Amino acid sequence: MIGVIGAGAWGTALAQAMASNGEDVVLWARDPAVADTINDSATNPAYLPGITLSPSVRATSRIGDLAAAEAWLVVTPAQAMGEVLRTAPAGDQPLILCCKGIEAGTRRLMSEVAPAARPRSPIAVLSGPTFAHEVAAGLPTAVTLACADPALGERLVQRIARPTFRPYLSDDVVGAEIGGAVKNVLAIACGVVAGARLGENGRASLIARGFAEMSRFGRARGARESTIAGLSGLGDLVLTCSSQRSRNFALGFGIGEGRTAAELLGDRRTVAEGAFTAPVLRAAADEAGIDMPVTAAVCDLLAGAQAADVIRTLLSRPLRAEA
Ligand SMILES: NC(=O)C1=CN([C@@H]2O[C@H](COP(=O)(O)OP(=O)(O)OC[C@H]3O[C@@H](n4cnc5c(N)ncnc54)[C@H](O)[C@@H]3O)[C@@H](O)[C@H]2O)C=CC1
Ligand SMILES: O=C(CO)COP(=O)(O)O
Repeated sequence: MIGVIGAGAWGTALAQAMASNGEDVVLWARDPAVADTINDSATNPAYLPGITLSPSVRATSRIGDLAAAEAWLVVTPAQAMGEVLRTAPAGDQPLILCCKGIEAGTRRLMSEVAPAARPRSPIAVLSGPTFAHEVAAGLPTAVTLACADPALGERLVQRIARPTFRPYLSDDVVGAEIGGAVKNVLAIACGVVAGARLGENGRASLIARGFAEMSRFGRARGARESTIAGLSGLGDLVLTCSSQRSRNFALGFGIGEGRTAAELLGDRRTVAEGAFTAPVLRAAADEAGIDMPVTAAVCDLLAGAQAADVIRTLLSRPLRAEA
């Protein structure tokens, strides 16, 4: 049995993917009403509408019910992960961390938050270009599964692979995490360009310059270039910077159209992780002397600056060498 912690879009989609071969899955929802709806109707209309869930997915709002699962996929919003893990039942199950973000305040990656909350559990990170509704629908998807322990990583890859869900093993945990966290911030920027009707050239340029930022930050934290250029970095960056399906891109799109971040975030039921990651990423980059102008621009927009002013500032920076 596999446990899934968090019954939002991604947790529900992963539960469905894991259950696609008849595997028993226990899916923890914070809200008892969400767990009841899943068990009563085999759907999660609040977070993953249009998908009928496998009968082997059982939802619960009692986190203690996860005790019997042999591994847990952790799929809460990044800012809530530490708090949720601290309430989970004792044990040493491996944790596969699927949330994408950096903890505000502490500036820790999820791979640093989880062991502090749950020291006996080994960890792995699952990240890549994975829109939840596509995974839930069984469309082909490849992800990075990063684990510092190669034997455990190999075991987990075998355990979670499904015919249309293909994990690639890596030992670069930090690299996998940085790609997933940073691309959410860059997707907001690309959404702004699209919302402000600034054209496809601008969006492609932002993806490339954003990738340069992701690479600089990754290098400073010890990530491998090949990880940043792989599924969890460039792969996810391209996905989320290209589609209104991305919540982060959609947030940026609204800002580009002239709405304020506060208004757009106030309306949200679902998480746009980039809004939480941007300020902490900027602070970490500033402290380390890493140039991240796109990230800084996203922070200014989230703080209420006018899109036109922020874009003008970005474009009027001194000309410089590309690499
Ligand atoms: N939706 C997607 O396509 C993908 C999402 N992710 C990542 O997975 C994580 C979860 O995202 P989604 O499932 O899409 O989010 P979502 O917005 O669909 O759902 C969030 C879930 O977290 C719960 N929640 C909110 N605050 C909480 C708290 N304080 N404690 C515990 N639970 C809380 C909500 O009740 C809801 O069930 C994020 O880090 C996201 O970046 C990663 C890959 C794909
Ligand atoms: O991480 C994702 C796809 O890989 C989902 O992106 P959004 O959170 O922007 O919807």
